[in-house]
Formats: sequence, C-alpha cells, structure tokens
Amino acid sequence: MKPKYKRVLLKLSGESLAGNETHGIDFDTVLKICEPIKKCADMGVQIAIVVGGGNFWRGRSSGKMDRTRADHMGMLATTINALGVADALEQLGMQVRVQTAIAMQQIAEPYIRNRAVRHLEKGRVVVFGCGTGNPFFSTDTAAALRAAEIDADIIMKATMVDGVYDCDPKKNPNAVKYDSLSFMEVLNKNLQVMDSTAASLCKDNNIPILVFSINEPENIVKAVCGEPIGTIVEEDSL
Ligand SMILES: Nc1ncnc2c1ncn2[C@@H]1O[C@H](COP(=O)(O)OP(=O)(O)OP(=O)(O)O)[C@@H](O)[C@H]1O
Ligand SMILES: O=c1ccn([C@@H]2O[C@H](COP(=O)(O)O)[C@@H](O)[C@H]2O)c(=O)[nH]1
Repeated sequence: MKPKYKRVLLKLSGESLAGNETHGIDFDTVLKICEPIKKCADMGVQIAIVVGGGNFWRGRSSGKMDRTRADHMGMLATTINALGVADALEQLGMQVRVQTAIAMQQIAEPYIRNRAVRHLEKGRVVVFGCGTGNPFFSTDTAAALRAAEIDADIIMKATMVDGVYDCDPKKNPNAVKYDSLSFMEVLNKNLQVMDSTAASLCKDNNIPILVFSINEPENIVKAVCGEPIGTIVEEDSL
C-alpha cells in the first residue's frame, strides 16, 4: 500500500485507550493501536498525535466543580495518555517526543512549533499533550490548531464510532452514516462528533478531517493510504 499523505495529525480517542475497561489505560490495547502507527511511519509518513482524555476525565462532565479547574484536570489526563502512547511507540522501536502545551519540563518538552516540525522531518513521532493549554477547549480543537500550525495534510480522528452520523448512533440505532460532508453541514446540522470550534478552525484553514473507528486499529493504515473508510469532512464535498 502507498501513503496518500505526507504529514498527518492523528487524533486518538482517550476512551479507546481503555480497551474493554471503562476507565484508565489498557497497555495491550495501546500497543495494538500503536502497531499500525509504526507501519505508517515505516512508509515514510510524518505523524503527529493529539490524544484525548475521555478515559480519565472530561471537564464538561465534572458536575459541581469549577469548570476551569475541571478542564485543568482534563488537560493533565490527556498528558497521562500522551505519555502512555509515547511509551508504547518507543517499545515498538520508534523515536518519539512528547510536547505539552502547559510546561512540565521534567516530564516532556514544552510545545515549540518549529521543534515539533523538525522532529517530524527527522522521522520522529510527536505526541502533543495538554490539548491547547486552555480551559473551555477540547482535544479536537487542539488537533485542529496543531494541524494548522504544522501544515498537516489531514486530521485523522480515530474514535469510538465508524464515522459521522445524522445523530448520535450510541443513542439512536436508526442513525444514518455519511460518507462525506462539508464543514458547513457539520456546523449547520450540529453534528456532535466533533465540537464546532474544531470544525470552524478546520474549515477556515481548509484542513480535511477523516472520522473513522479505532476499534480496528489497521484503519489507521487504510486512512493514511486514502482507502474509503469512515466519513470525510472537507470543504468541497458538496
Ligand atoms: N452525529 C454523530 N455522529 C457520530 N458520533 C456522534 C454523533 N453525535 C455524537 N456522537 C458521539 O461522539 C463520540 C465521539 O466523540 P468524543 O468527543 O466523545 O470522543 P473522542 O473525541 O473520540 O475522544 P475522547 O474519548 O478522548 O473524549 C462517539 O462516541 C459518539 O457517540
Ligand atoms: O485544549 C483543551 C483540551 C482539553 N481540555 C480538557 O481535557 C478534557 C479531555 O479532552 P477531550 O477532548 O474531552 O478528550 C476536556 O474534556 C477538557 O476538560 C481542555 O481544557 N483544553
């Protein structure tokens, strides 16, 4: 198989790292997700990763807590995941750097755009932790922001559903999946698979998003090779 893209931003669902558990990290699952990432890198694809935090904590679900503090906790959760993914990639023999949007220099590099790009050019995987570094945002928005900054060709959102549906398929068994959508459709129909800030940022910067299931990790290779999986969201799909 031949890669379609030179540089990709892979958004990994935090929830997916828990495997069959409801919370936390199942390291065997993380290794399974990282194996196809190595295959893509071995094909010469430059890979940056943003990891969600849903397997530990989501600020918006924190109930009575102060939202800003709850989001700080969420950003720390994404960093735990970033370190777990980095460790799995290293165990597979890859060169990896973790960069965080909030400085924690004993643990990871601070996010510096030019350094991140240099790492990618050298064939290292860069894993971004702490989302955007700001509360009231999500890791989908962090993926859109970092993708724009590093000039990624596409965002590949590897998540718990196999694409974008006309309504949440976990709540409605009759939900219908789209093969392709425009950003305006995602925004106008209020499709919740990604938040509107992330969709707007991708629209403004013309970065396509491919949403696909991480339950079959080989989908990552298929996505990189341009095989028709999941749902593609892009400007000219109409
Ligand atoms: N229209 C829709 N189409 C597809 N999925 C939808 C839709 N509306 C809501 N969803 C829900 O969105 C979820 C995926 O997005 P979500 O932001 O929850 O997770 P994530 O970004 O993959 O990462 P994390 O688990 O780290 O939060 C799916 O599990 C699905 O239930
Ligand atoms: O830029 C960001 C990114 C994330 N957060 C917080 O982290 C959690 C986990 O991220 P998910 O995208 O939901 O997986 C999120 O709920 C926020 O609480 C943030 O504050 N800023």
